[in-house]
Amino acid sequence: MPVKTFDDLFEELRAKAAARTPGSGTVAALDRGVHAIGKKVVEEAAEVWMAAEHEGRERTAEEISQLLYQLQVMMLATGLEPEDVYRHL
Ligand SMILES: N=c1c2ncn([C@@H]3O[C@H](COP(=O)(O)OP(=O)(O)OP(=O)(O)O)[C@@H](O)[C@H]3O)c2ncn1[C@@H]1O[C@H](COP(=O)(O)O)[C@@H](O)[C@H]1O
Repeated sequence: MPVKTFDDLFEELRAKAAARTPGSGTVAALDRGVHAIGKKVVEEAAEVWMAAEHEGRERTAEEISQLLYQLQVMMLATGLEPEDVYRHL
């Protein structure tokens, strides 16, 4: 199975948000709004930190993937495209 990249995931989430796909956690998160999404971003960031200190490489990779997901939800909630972010890298 090919790996999903950051851009692949963003396109998947954008499409689900536009279609308001039933059962999508992303649609539900967007409906909860920026405040709730922000809390998830902070929670996942803390889990990355804890995993990196105490839980090893694989758990750290998993937590980083969840943080990237939450950041993408925040991008969708605020109308940001990947290019808007990349131009600051
Ligand atoms: N990569 C992710 C992803 N990473 C994290 N999460 C969500 O982020 C939450 C946080 O993970 P935790 O393990 O901390 O969750 P938890 O504390 O057990 O659960 P919560 O009570 O916090 O929800 C999870 O509940 C997931 O809902 C993700 N949800 C979806 N995706 C991908 O996004 C795509 C679209 O998903 P849907 O919109 O749900 O169809 C799919 O390809 C998914 O693989």
